[in-house]
Amino acid sequence: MGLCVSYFSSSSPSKMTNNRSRADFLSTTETTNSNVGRPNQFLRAASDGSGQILESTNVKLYSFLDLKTATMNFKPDLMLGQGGFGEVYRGWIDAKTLAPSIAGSGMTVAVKRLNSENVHDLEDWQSVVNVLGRLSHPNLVKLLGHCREGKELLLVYEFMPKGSLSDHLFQRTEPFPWDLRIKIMIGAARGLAFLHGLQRTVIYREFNPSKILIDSNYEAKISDLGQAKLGSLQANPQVTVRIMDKYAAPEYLATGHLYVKSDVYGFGLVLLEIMTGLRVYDPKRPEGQESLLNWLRPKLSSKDKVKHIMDKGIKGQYSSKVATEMGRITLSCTEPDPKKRPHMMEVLDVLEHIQRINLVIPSSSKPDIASYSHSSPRHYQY
Ligand SMILES: Nc1ncnc2c1ncn2[C@@H]1O[C@H](COP(=O)(O)OP(=O)(O)OP(=O)(O)O)[C@@H](O)[C@H]1O
Repeated sequence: MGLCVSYFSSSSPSKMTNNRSRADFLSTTETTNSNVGRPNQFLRAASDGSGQILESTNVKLYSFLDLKTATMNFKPDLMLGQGGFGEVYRGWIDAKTLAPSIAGSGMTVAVKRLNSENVHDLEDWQSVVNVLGRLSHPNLVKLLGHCREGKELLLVYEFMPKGSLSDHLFQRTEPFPWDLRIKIMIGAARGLAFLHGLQRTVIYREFNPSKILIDSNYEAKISDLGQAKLGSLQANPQVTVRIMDKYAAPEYLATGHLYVKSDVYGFGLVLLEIMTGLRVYDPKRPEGQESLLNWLRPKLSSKDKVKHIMDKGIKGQYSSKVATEMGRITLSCTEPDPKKRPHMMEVLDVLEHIQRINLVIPSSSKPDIASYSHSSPRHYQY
C-alpha cells in the first residue's frame, strides 16, 4: 500500500512511475499544464459542488493508547476484516471531538492497524495524510484520523456498515439486486471521476470490488484514501512485487507505467463482475475461462450473446437494452489501448443513462430492496 507522487503534464494518458509495488496503489500526480487534452466536461467532477478540497486537513492525530481504547484493545471480536496490509477493527469515537469513547457509544469508526513491516517509506506519512485528509467527496470514505507511534501505524476511517461490494457479490447466497449493483457503480464512478478531475490528479491504482464500501443507504464510497506513500519500491526494492495483479491494466503490467486510464480499466473489470456475478480471475474455472475478460470479451459486443453472460440470479431485473449497453461500456473501459478508454466522467454519464433506461422494468419483477437491505454481511452485525 502506499502512494506514489509524481508530477507531470495532465495530457492523458498520464505517465507515472514504473514502481510496481502493491504499496503505491494510490498515486497522486500534479498537473503542471492543467487541462491539456481533457474534455471540458471532465472537470465537472471537481466543480459540481459535490466534492471539495478542504482548506486544511481535519485528520486527527491519535495516540496508540487512544486507538487501543477505541477498539477495546483491538478485541478480536471487533475485527471487521483483514487485508494485505493489516487488520481493520470496529472502534468508537466521540462524534464531536473525535476523542476515543467507550465501546458502543459515540460514532462507529473503522481502525486500520497496518503491519509496519509492509511500510517502508515513512518520511512523507504526515504530508500524505494531510493531502488526502483534505479531499472530501460523498463517494470517498473519509479519513478521520491517524496514529504513528514507534512501529504502530494506524488509520481511522468513517465506518461503512454494509461492507464491501465484494462481500455482496461473492460472499452471499442471496443475489445482490441489479438496481443496487448499478447504483453502487455510479457512486464509485463519481468518486473516481472526482479524483481524476482534480487539478492535482489522483490515480487510485488498485480499483477493485473490495475497495468499494457501502453505507447504510447503499451509497458507494471508495476506501483506503490515506494509505499513502508507505512502501514504494524505490524506498525498498525488496518489497514483493505483485506482478499479476488481477485488476491491473495491461500497460501497467507490461511497462510499469500508470495512467489515469489504468483506473478506468480496473473499473471496467468490476463492471464485468457486476454483470456476471463472477470474479475477474478464478483459477478454478475450466481452462480458457480463468480470466473473465479473455473468456467473455467476444460476447460483450454481441447484442444476442451479452444477455447470456449476465448473472442468472438477477434474471428479469434488467432489460436487454441494459445488458447491451453494459456490454458496450465494459468493452470500452477495458480497451487494451488506454487512449481509447473513456474518461470516468463519460463512464458515469453512460451508467446514469443505463440506470434511467432500466426504469422500464416493472418493480414487480425486481426483488424487494428494503428486505435485502435489512441484512448486513455477517461480521458487520454487532
Ligand atoms: N471504513 C470501513 N468500514 C467498514 N469496513 C471496512 C472499512 N475499511 C475496511 N473495511 C473492511 O475490512 C476488511 C479489510 O479491509 P482492507 O482495506 O484492509 O483490505 P482489502 O481492501 O480487502 O485488501 P488490501 O488492503 O489488501 O488491498 C474488508 O473486508 C473491508 O470490508
